[in-house]
Amino acid sequence: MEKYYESDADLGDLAGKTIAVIGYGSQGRGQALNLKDSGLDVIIGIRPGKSREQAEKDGLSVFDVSEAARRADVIQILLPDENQAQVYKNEIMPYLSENKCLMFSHGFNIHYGQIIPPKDVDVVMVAPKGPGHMVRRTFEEGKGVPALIAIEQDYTGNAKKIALAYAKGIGGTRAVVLETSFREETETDLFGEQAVLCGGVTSLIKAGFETLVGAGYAPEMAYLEVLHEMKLIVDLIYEGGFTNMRDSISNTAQYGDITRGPRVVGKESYEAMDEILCEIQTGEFAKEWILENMVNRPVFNALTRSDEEHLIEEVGAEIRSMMPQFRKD
Ligand SMILES: NC(=O)C1=CN([C@@H]2O[C@H](COP(=O)(O)OP(=O)(O)OC[C@H]3O[C@@H](n4cnc5c(N)ncnc54)[C@H](O)[C@@H]3O)[C@@H](O)[C@H]2O)C=CC1
Ligand SMILES: CC(=O)[C@](C)(O)C(=O)O
Ligand SMILES: [Mg+2]
Ligand SMILES: [Mg+2]
Repeated sequence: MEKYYESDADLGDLAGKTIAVIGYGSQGRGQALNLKDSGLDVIIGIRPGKSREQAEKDGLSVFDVSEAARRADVIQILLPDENQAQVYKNEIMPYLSENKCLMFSHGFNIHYGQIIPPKDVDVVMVAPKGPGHMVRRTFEEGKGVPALIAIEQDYTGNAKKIALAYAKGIGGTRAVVLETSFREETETDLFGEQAVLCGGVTSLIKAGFETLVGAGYAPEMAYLEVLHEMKLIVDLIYEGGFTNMRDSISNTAQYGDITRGPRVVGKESYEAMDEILCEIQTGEFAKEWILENMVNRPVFNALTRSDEEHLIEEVGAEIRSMMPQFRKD
């Protein structure tokens, strides 16, 4: 697999080009501020609202989406996936003239055919493999979040250079940049966030918490055990894999880890993962998410509200308020 680092990318490939970051949320703010700090010409395309106010407060040049798209040579769409197709159609496509570059940080709308760009532009992806807030925080620490690049269309012959220069501008080449395809990024990202990183982890934590509390243990004990300490364990895995973590925990914990872990995440979980991946690959998940947004997200709202009201959130807020490191005074 091709790997790229700082020396493989040239910010000069974006010299004289205006980059419009459309959207100023988790990824938009992180990427735009990093690009600005990298000396690149970045503007923001955003509707009125809190994000726009934040972008103005951050000292960036802010425009309505259509004006930003008109001015830009590179248009990075960092809107919510579910909003991209409509904003693209009404406010970006009319200004997507020949030789411009359309960019994404997730392949959903291209891969599932919600956005079909004209043939005379470049279509690329630069996708940080991490939350937008961490894209900014690591950049400010002099480090970077790994990123993926993908080239869907290379009309100008410079698409990869532009993608690599952009990846460098947001700090990705400080870590590593790997090349993939829109399909592979889309399917692996959706699977990862659903089955492991977000869905899997929150469900595992909730199950552990409910088991302990249901058996009569104090919710505070359960919270510290299955949620608060999770970061400390995962940090060790992040730094050096399972081995590094196991070198740090007790032998008792390690024996429990390797013998009981597979009983918790066993055959049923593997079957569920296969089913979830299949729903992603067949487009079933994409269709469900698109339809959910067309009827104002009843399932999304109900399940989000239910978790917000979960005891673990109440207990967690109380415990975090007891710890100086979380106090914002
Ligand atoms: N959140 C993350 O850490 C990651 C996100 N991505 C991808 O990055 C893209 C952006 O995601 P996030 O940054 O999470 O989005 P977000 O929800 O944090 O921010 C979206 C931004 O778009 C603005 N916006 C929403 N609707 C708009 C409209 N109709 N017109 C103009 N502005 C509008 C919002 O005000 C906000 O500033 C998505 O494709 C996502 O899949 C990729 C990797 C990680
Ligand atoms: C942060 C990230 O990589 C996710 C989970 O894929 C996302 O926010 O879409
Ligand atoms: Mg992701
Ligand atoms: Mg994602």
